[in-house]
Amino acid sequence: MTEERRRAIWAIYVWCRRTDELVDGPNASHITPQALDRWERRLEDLFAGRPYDMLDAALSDTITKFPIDIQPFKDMIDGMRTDLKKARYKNFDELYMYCYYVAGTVGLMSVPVMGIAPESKATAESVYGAALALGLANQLTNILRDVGEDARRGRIYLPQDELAEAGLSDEDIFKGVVTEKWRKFMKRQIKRARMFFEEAEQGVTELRKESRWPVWASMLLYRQILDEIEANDYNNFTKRAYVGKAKKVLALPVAYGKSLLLPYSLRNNQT
Ligand SMILES: CC(C)=CCC/C(C)=C/CC/C(C)=C/CC/C(C)=C/[C@@H]1[C@@H](COP(=O)(O)OP(=O)(O)O)[C@]1(C)CC/C=C(\C)CC/C=C(\C)CCC=C(C)C
Ligand SMILES: Nc1ncnc2c1ncn2[C@@H]1O[C@H](COP(=O)(O)OP(=O)(O)OP(=O)(O)O)[C@@H](O)[C@H]1O
Ligand SMILES: [Mn+2]
Repeated sequence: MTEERRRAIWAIYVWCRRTDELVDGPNASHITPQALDRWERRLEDLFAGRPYDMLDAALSDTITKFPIDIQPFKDMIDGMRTDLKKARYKNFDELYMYCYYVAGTVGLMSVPVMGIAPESKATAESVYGAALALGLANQLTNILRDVGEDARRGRIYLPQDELAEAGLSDEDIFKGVVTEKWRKFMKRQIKRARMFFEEAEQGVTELRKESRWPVWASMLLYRQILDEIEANDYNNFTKRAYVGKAKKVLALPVAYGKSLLLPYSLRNNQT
């Protein structure tokens, strides 16, 4: 990425990380909805050019350089409000909405900075749709990676109806034993997460050339967490699936190669 875009993504990342740490970090246990309301007012101030501290100021500077809307940031805070009070998800529709708020929003924040390639023939909404899909794919992967960790905090981010269909209950999750039922359930969840990664792929080719490599790299790295869960024989209760350094390094040239692909909308097999 260009220096200016890199700094912009860092500013967005820092704001997202601080937002996530509010409900996920060391002092998460005594975060109240009022604290999130205060955080939202700080967001409105920094968007109005009145940043609270240096890190907020970085985002204030970023929004003067790129056409970034405040809505995805407000939506992420809403996602954190949900996270404070909701510990079960009835079905995939409910889980989808949660993933939109905490992670799909990151995609929407990032596209104005990445920029859409001038030569792209894709519609803006199709590129934003792909960014949304990447955020969803990342969050679904994150959920599958952290089943044990989240259960120990009393949270289950898996669709209750699909667990019941697979003959599984919350108790099975708290017990944390890998059974055939669990493997079958996890295969279905991993398949769906991969579907969202595939949906995002076309959109990455429509971004500005200099923005594609980091997005491909990020996608390939995160997506490999799913392979690691399979390699761990679906034991995401006591083993944290992660991509080892060697595989991460190997993903970089592969991502670079993908960043040279012609934008999907310019391929002659397009109807
Ligand atoms: C190049 C690139 C990927 C730029 C985006 C970087 C960025 C702004 C990331 C912010 C991520 C973040 C901290 C979000 C806060 C909420 C949260 C924690 C989301 C979860 C991320 C991973 O967190 P972690 O693994 O640390 O989880 P724990 O806190 O440890 O539980 C998420 C899983 C989602 C992150 C979502 C993305 C990175 C989406 C990126 C999408 C794009 C850059 C869109 C690209 C455009 C197209 C057209 C595909
Ligand atoms: N491509 C990515 N996009 C967004 N977040 C990512 C990506 N890759 C890793 N992360 C997040 O960054 C954090 C560090 O990732 P990493 O895989 O290095 O963690 P780890 O489990 O400690 O593995 P390692 O031992 O390789 O450091 C994790 O919370 C992970 O979810
Ligand atoms: Mn987190």
